[in-house]
Amino acid sequence: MAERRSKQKVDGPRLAALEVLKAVRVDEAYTNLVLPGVLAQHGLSGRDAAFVTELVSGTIRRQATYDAVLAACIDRPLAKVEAKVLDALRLGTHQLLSMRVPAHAAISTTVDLVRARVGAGAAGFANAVLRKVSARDLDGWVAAVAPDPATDPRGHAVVAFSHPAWVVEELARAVGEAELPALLAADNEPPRVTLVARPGRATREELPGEPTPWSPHGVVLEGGDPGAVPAVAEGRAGVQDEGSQLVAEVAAAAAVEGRDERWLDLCAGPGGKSALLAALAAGRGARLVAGERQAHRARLVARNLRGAAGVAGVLTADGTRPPFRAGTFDRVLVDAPCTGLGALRRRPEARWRRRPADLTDLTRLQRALVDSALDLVRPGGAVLYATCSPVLAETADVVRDVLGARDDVRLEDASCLLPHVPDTAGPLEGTLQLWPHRHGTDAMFLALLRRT
Ligand SMILES: C[S@@+](CC[C@H](N)C(=O)[O-])C[C@H]1O[C@@H](n2cnc3c(N)ncnc32)[C@H](O)[C@@H]1O
Repeated sequence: MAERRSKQKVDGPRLAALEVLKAVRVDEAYTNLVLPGVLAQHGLSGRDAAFVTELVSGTIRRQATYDAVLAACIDRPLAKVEAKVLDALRLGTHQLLSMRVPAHAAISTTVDLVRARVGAGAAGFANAVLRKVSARDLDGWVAAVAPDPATDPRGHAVVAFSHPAWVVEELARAVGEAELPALLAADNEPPRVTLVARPGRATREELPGEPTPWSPHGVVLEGGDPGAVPAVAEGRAGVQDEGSQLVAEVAAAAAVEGRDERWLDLCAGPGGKSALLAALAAGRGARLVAGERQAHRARLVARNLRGAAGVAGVLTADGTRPPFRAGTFDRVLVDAPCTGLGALRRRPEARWRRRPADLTDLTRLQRALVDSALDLVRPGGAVLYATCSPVLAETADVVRDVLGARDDVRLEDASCLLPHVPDTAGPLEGTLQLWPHRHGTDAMFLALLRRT
């Protein structure tokens, strides 16, 4: 009876958030994939769904900060705290320090959650810990628990901005010390939802929201469910970061000498850029082939391209061993698999999952894919190499290595293709780098290569 009463007191959105955290921790689930199912299971939509999304995403993004705070409030190592209880404490801490939830509500709902899920003793412990957390605001806690920025700037950044040390180091090398805090802070902001109107199929005027500042095809959604927008439901528009829209735009805008009919997206899954590229191709009498190594992702590409003109085919293929003759295409996009460290805003758990060792395999694959694209494009054609990572090993180093290994390729100036976007200079002359803190986009890198 007592058990049933305590369960009745549990707040639905917070219980859903706790379940998502568990799935991310135990099953290595991706937040964005597991959320919709959990929300549906709990019958949550609208404001409740938005609350759970922010609660979960913010808690995961800021985990290093919150763990430092919790460590200061608990007199045993966090590793000795039961995982379920620690998840609940992190959720409570996020509400107390970063959401506009009144302290009494943040504490009492978390305590109820722990009582229902673990027991009365753990609930008392959670109550005591969260009362201590509520004694300071976020800035006050960072000042109290983060290393001194004057003597240990990296250690400070790890705690203050909640990024692993190696990620802070890589981002510092890419963006420079002066802008590093702004970039790390931007990674912790929930991204705005942007929509793309696929040219010839939708106009951005028919989409709800303000026009995006840089992409001619986008709007920033004011709120609500993007899937409820008719053009999105019909596949004439889609959800797409503005930086990704610009990648497709540049891939289509690069000059090619002579014929311009055969376009290839070598790493197309799940098909966001393919859908925009196909629409742009159709408007110019060209047709796009979309390739993707993983069959299930190739199916997503096919779904994204359903009803689109300008599509020559979707195929499951390893881009390093493509089923095409050399020189088949006039322009090729290589939107390569990468660490994704430029898209941390929208992938809350990514910063904790990636390892420095991932760079070895990824950069080898990136080189092989660019090399393959350069074989597939005819002389005079263009290859656009793009990553959603600004890490130099994946950007400048890959381009430099490819240029050093071949004598039939030239790096071209891509800045003239985005003349209206300020401060886009990339790490090699002529390359472009977009940034969340400067442009409000994912940190996309672009290098335009010409086959000679
Ligand atoms: C950054 S994602 C592409 C995103 C996509 N362009 C979009 O905008 O929706 C990279 C894709 O490359 C795929 N991939 C990985 N290795 C590949 C290979 N050897 N050949 C082709 N695709 C590959 C991955 O499965 C992943 O879907």
